[in-house]
Amino acid sequence: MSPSPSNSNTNTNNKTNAAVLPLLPLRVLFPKSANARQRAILHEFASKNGLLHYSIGEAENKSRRIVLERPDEKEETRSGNNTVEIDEDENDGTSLSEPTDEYLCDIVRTHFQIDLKSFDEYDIVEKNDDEQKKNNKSRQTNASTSAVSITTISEWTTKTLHLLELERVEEIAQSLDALNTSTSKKKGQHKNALDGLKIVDARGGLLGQTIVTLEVSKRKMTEKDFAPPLPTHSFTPHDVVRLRPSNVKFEEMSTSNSELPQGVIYRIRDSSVELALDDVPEFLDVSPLRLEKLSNEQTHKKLVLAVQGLQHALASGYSLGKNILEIVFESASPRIIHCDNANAVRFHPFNENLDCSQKSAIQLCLDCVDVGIIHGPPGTGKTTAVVEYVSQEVARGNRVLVCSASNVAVDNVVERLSGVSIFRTATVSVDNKKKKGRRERKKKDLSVEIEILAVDDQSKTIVRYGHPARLAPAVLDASLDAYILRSDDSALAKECSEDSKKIRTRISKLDYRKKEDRAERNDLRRELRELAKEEKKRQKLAQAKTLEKASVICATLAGALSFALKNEEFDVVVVDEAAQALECAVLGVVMKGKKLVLAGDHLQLPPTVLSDEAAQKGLSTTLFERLVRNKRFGAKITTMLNTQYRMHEDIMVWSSDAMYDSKLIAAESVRFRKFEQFDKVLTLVDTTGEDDSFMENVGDDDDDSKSNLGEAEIVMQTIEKFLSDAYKILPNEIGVITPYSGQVSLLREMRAARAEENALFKDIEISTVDGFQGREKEAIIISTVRSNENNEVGFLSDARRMNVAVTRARKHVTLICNCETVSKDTFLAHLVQYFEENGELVSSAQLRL
Ligand SMILES: Nc1ncnc2c1ncn2[C@@H]1O[C@H](COP(=O)(O)OP(=O)(O)OP(=O)(O)O)[C@@H](O)[C@H]1O
Repeated sequence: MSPSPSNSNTNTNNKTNAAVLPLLPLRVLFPKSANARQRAILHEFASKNGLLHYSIGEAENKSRRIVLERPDEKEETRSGNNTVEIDEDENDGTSLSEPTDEYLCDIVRTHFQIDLKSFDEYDIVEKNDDEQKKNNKSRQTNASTSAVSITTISEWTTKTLHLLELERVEEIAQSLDALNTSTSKKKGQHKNALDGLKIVDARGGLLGQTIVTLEVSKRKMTEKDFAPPLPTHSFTPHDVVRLRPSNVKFEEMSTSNSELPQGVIYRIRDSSVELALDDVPEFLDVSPLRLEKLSNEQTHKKLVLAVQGLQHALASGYSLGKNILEIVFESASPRIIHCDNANAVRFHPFNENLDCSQKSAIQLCLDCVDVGIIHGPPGTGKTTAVVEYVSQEVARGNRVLVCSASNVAVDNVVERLSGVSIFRTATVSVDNKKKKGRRERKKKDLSVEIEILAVDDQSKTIVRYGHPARLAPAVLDASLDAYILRSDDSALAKECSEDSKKIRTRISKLDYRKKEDRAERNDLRRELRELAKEEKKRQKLAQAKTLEKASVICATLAGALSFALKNEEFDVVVVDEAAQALECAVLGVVMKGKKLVLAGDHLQLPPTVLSDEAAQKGLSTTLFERLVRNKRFGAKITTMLNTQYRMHEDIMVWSSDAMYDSKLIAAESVRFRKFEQFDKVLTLVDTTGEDDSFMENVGDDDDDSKSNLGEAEIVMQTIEKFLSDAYKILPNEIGVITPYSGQVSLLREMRAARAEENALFKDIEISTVDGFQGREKEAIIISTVRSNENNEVGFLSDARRMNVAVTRARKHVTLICNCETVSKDTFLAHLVQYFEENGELVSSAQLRL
């Protein structure tokens, strides 16, 4: 983005000149000579006051400057009108000198009419040049800049409740949008609704749930054997949905809405969707059916309650997690066990393959009394470290809550924990002499030299809490429902339920006109009430006993905030993938434990926030990032894992240099991991100079619906090449990633068409970057989509997004882009340059030959 020309309102150096500027919208370009500290403070000030803030220009040639913007209240657009450009020579006539803090305060006061009294209110240390350069390299979004902002808990609570409300309104708006779409409009399709479906299968077996499979109903009998692909949609597994007949409008069904089957998406394939429902729907044979996404009010309510609970907890005398909150809001410092040989590893690992950085990270987390952090760049074995850490805590007799934002991540931990010996068989203590006094010592003395494994004789249990449809089949056995079903109390509850059924049948046969029948009915009803009470009691008991016995409870963050876990207390709360979790959700579970351990990577994608305004104002800023970047103690409580086990060194080096201060190393086992068929691990396909109309990205500016037909064709050609006899790459080894959902839809349609000729195409996975986070493939093809005359790159320039896309690959990356367009962004220019220097350069024209 280039600075807009200044208008007449540029004379800001005169303090008396308080001309009232047009109120909305307003865009102020601050002096280029403002230093890093001043820019950071302005970012933070803007974030706190609801102003848009970003930087423009190049850091290298010192033309970088910060821009603060008051958007149009109605439109929320960056209209760029009323631009005020503060020229350098207005800074007391000394063009090259840094502006004074007072001068910048004046600019803020004059133009935004908000009183920024002094820059000293902000505890931000000026970065030196080197650090600044690195920062520019590993550039973050505005949210990252606001991550340094520390407020009081009451300010934070007020702000967060407001942001959660914005998010709720946006979620409802999107879901209503789907519900109100007329069934005939645009072939009945909408992102949040799928129409024209029919039930092709209904089966039981998921802990009492019914799994219903829906496909697009075929119109012509002549159509091929397989079902047509589902139209474009935004459904993902675990969404809460409602099913209803298509040809009845929503408004007309209002009387029976509550009876429409609601359930959870169990699985989604290209041409089918599976739902988990409590019961078999009545309209099993009706077609067409419509599936609608519902907003998840429950989660919102839980988050609001959690946020409100925090303030209360801090105000009260004692509450679990208070020590952690005080650190988060900076009224206390984190405590770490002091040990003479602090760097030595003082635990006996269950996993003998841990590398040095993993062991150090685990040791530090064991030593941290309040908060510990494991920073795990892609493929560095973050979850491996989490699993070992949890096992170590359990071995010390501690009870652990393990959470993550997503079900997949929780299941991953459960599966891996189940393989650790302590959870399978009884384990013997390492040092019996010291075992007895361990608890006593721990209370009094934080400088214990050697940690001791104090292991009970009983085997430890892991309980996975969550809706069965949201759990991976491999962990169903560990689910709370499965434990309950296996328990004696549950068997008794079932007997009660069966007896009740018999009694109801008997009641229905009684003739209430007969006196003796009436008397019997009254007796039977009394019995029914007793049975219902007993059934409930048994169910509750079964649940309580299961939870009580559990050494580790695993749940999503939303699950952990559920009523069922309300009274559960833990020694440690561990949050995996914490850099993708909403800060308020993490702080909610903090109140359940004495200690918090976070694992994640703030240099990969942040949590998804639907409301742009809420995201802009800080809802997508994570606690993980806030703590890692804390200048006072962030480094003390954080260990970064530095050895990656996923990708060839050539893929890793770009990410390491761009994002991780060149600190990553490739494990020997993966360092030279490549396809022998390729000369190079990296390929750059440059579309610059191709037919503009074919290669231009199309789609709205303000969303992710962009697509690029030309690039999509190149993706198909590349897949064809990989699958050919010359390369013989398996389809499930190939992943296609693109930042835009519009391009995903286009690519999926093209894949379906190609699959008719070559069935291998069916198994090629195509997804957005967000959809691929946490996953990996042998070969990754990236379609960047952006190609336009204005050289606009949009949200492609978020360093974290490209970091995730590239680091999904183990052996090969093909990057398809218009080098001219994307190179206008400094960060992407480095990426292109890296591929040029270290990979094979192919022009799209060459590829067609
Ligand atoms: N010390 C180790 N020695 C050998 N292999 C390891 C080691 N640690 C992790 N791995 C392997 O590296 C891979 C990635 O591990 P893990 O899933 O724990 O990483 P992660 O950091 O959580 O991954 P992601 O980047 O997807 O979040 C796994 O295949 C794991 O077995």
